[in-house]
Amino acid sequence: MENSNRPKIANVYRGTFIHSTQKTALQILEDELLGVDTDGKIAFTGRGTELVRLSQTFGFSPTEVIQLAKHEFFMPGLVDTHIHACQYSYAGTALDMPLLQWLNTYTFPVESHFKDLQFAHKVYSQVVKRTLRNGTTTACYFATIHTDASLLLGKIANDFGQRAFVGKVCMDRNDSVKHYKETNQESQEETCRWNIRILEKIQYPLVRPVVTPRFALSCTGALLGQLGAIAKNNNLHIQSHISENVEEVNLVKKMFPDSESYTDVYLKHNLLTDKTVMAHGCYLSDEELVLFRETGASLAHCPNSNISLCSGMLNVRNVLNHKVKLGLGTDVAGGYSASMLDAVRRALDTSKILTIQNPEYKTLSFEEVFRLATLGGSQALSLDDQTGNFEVGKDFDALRVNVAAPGGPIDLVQYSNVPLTIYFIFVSVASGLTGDDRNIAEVFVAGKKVVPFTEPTTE
Ligand SMILES: Nc1nc2[nH]cnc2c(=O)[nH]1
Ligand SMILES: [Zn+2]
Repeated sequence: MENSNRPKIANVYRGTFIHSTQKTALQILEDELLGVDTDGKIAFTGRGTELVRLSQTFGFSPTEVIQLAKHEFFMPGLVDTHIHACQYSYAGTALDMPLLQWLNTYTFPVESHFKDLQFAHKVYSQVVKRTLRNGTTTACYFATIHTDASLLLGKIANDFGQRAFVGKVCMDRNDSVKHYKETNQESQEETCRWNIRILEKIQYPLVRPVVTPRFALSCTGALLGQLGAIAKNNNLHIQSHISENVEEVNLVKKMFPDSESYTDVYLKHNLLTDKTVMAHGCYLSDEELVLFRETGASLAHCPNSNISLCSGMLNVRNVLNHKVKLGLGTDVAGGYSASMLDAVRRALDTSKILTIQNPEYKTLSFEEVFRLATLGGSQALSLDDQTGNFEVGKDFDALRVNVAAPGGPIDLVQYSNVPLTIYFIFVSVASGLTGDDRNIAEVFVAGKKVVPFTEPTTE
């Protein structure tokens, strides 16, 4: 390779790497080398035994290689495809009502406070820091209807180094909380102002705007159409909610009598594209899943929220069989946990409950859910050319996991008759179920170490 074309290597890591590919739900690479260039991209991967050759080809010194300990491994960063940053302020409380009553009683009153930029700054700093510590390297956020507070969320995600989609919420229908809605014109104008301001911020390279109609019940058909046009004209991502709860689905039918289904409401308004991610989808019919597949739109499976609000259970196997792109989401605060490891566990639990109800239902494996939380999420957000696994050319978004973190939640038990490597792999994989943020020693986004935090941080 010519020196002039050679990427400049910033860091080389050696040890165990675990990730998913299109073909393999969980690939475990032992004694692997991975080089990250100065742009934060994966420049090469190879076997540990190829160290000398790779060091000559890529121009680094073998003595600079960072060696993982035997109880450590790298995995791709977790992708949260659906989280309400503003609702972090009451996460873990107020889960005693079904969706529509919950929105009116708790959610809209809380969200209306985000007009106050000081309050917004506090909550948004907390949620970005917490999710980063939990290993979320990419988050797809709902903010509130307030443009300036939503911009602040973009700035905070950028400052802490998290890859983020940020949506200023649009809603021109809401009779429950005074002042917590916009006129149709305000919603359109503010969405445009929001998109332009975020896109102008070239100093926010990791943050992108996402057009965010809250859900069909919060928007007039006119607003849905206008937002569809804004997304189309500017080639933007779109996020919303769909078919989460039976009462909601019935109301949508009543409110949009000309549409054949909930999915058709969004389709008719140009809101179903290959850059759309819709949360939930518990009650989608097979015909609707076909529309998702045909348009390239994706689903965010949010199992904690679906259970906590008694909304429903997504039949993930059916979604996968329809080849619809699928990621996992925490859906804070409908979901009480801001950890994607919790989303992994709840996705498995939901799948097992479906099997209990119907033994013919093929339970999801841990490996499949691991893929949904990483590569699947990046596909759902149409970011899989940039992140999601350890393929050369992608950004190095990664978690350095220490299975034996001192004071952590995992007690390592050594069985003498099991070879160490097999045992290690078992514990590594199992740590997805028993581990927590204490096991996440370091977090990298685009090659940069973002956890532990480097700057002194204010709460
Ligand atoms: N879970 C959830 N569903 C919604 N549908 C519309 N808004 C919301 C929300 O904030 N959370
Ligand atoms: Zn939601």
